[in-house]
Amino acid sequence: MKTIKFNELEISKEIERAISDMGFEEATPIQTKAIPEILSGVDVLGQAQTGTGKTVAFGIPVLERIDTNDKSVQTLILCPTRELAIQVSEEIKRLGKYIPGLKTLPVYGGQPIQRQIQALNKGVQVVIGTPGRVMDHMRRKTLKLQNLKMVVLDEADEMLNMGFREDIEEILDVTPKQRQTLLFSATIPRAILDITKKYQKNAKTVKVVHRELTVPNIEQYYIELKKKNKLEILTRLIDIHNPKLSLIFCNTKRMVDELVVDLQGRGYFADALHGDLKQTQRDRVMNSFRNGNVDILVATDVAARGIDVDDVEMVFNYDVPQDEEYYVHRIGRTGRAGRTGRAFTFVVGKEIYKLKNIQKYTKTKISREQAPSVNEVEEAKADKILNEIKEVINNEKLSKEVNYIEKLLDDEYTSIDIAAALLNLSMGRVEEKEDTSDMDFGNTGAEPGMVRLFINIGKSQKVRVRDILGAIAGETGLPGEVVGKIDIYDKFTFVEVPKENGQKVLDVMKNNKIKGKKINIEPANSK
Ligand SMILES: Nc1ncnc2c1ncn2[C@@H]1O[C@H](COP(=O)(O)OP(=O)(O)OP(=O)(O)O)[C@@H](O)[C@H]1O
Ligand SMILES: [Mg+2]
Repeated sequence: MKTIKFNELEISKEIERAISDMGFEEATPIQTKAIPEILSGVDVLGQAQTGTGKTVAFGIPVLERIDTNDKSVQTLILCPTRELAIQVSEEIKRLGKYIPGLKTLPVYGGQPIQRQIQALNKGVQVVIGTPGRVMDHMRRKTLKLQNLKMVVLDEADEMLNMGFREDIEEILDVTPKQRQTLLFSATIPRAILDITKKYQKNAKTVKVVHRELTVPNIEQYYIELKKKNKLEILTRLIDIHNPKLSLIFCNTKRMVDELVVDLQGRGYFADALHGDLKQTQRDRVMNSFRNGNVDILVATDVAARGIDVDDVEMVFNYDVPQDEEYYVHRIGRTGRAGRTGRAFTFVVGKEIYKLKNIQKYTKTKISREQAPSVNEVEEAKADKILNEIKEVINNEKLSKEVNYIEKLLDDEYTSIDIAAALLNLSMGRVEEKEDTSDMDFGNTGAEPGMVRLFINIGKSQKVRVRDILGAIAGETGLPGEVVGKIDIYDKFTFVEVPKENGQKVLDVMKNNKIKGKKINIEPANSK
């Protein structure tokens, strides 16, 4: 489809300037089609693939219609999850940053309501919220919607799936009849058409049509495996592909928690996102993931919709999603805004039938892949080092090193022998470096001044907490209370010790035998 430049659209100078700050030049197809329609005032049902800029497609016209002299709420944007409400609110803020007097506010559960009420009282024109919290404000009369000009339902189908139908209808019922109503999603199931009929006026469907529901720049694979091998295969894939960020979806909160513990136990930098966590914890995890402090996010479907994090290079379906639509949204967390991505789905036994249904629904090919072997992991590691070697050869002065090597050559070794031995050493050293690094352990979530040392204990081993702490105290000579605390999360995962004692404790714990059981200790950021 032919796209256009933003300056060919009828948009204000302030927004144009913000868009150029955001680095966008061409409008995406959904933006090219939807923006003029929405600006003309009609109701729109918008569908386009994941990561193709639907937020800006409704964000620009929303802002164009705000009268900043009027301090009442003029647009309400509803999103299914808290994280998405925050993200959409940020994007709207970026778009509106040069509009004087514009006030926007995200409202969602888990955040102190009083703070939101204060902000609302000061006058806000665009509210971005989850249905539950918006209802709450409506009942308290802290959110008044009688001057509303526009309502946007982002991920409308998901809000229906989540049982928000009644809330949404109640909200729409109190808004002025002449409002403009917009619905957006990458998937539009039949149930949406009811809402459309009831709450939109002659809705114009704006679709960017493709045969496939998923974007072509995501390579899609599935691997058939036994359930008990999932963790091992997952870590091999991560080691081989070495993604900047990856997102792993499980079907239950429990599985998410278990997998995070297992990954952390193996020294990966993983954290969990699901609905049972406190909001402060959810915010902390999302922020760590966005800034790369946590590079593996393990989540339930709360993270499947709309979430936009730049460097997500891989998505794993640790469990096959229950629903075909979820597959589309889950894998759509990668390959956004034209980037490339990879998606792997783990398939156990009869789940292969579910996968066939997903393929039929998405009209894409999901290629079968063999589970990678240990050899492949090693090869990937060697490749990485060989590439680094090439870089060094091309970019560094090596005359000193050449002198040393020549000495060995005189001793009748060939240069191939020497290179192979060096590779062997450096592959070994990679492991060593990964195991100890320096004292910067990364510290997901450790208290200030503390470091976390992860403990790998086989499931069948029965090691008691106080045995571990006692043994550490005995071996290091540190008083018991100074050693720190051990955290149990399903099973033992880590001890948290004061930073200054970290190295000492680590040295003792490595290969230490506690009550005859060998316990493996790994620092948190090894990978
Ligand atoms: N015109 C553009 N040019 C380049 N990047 C863009 C453009 N418009 C939006 N983006 C960026 O593309 C990314 C994806 O946009 P967005 O989150 O709106 O996708 P979406 O279509 O809503 O996807 P999903 O269905 O997953 O919610 C964002 O990082 C956004 O900033
Ligand atoms: Mg979106």
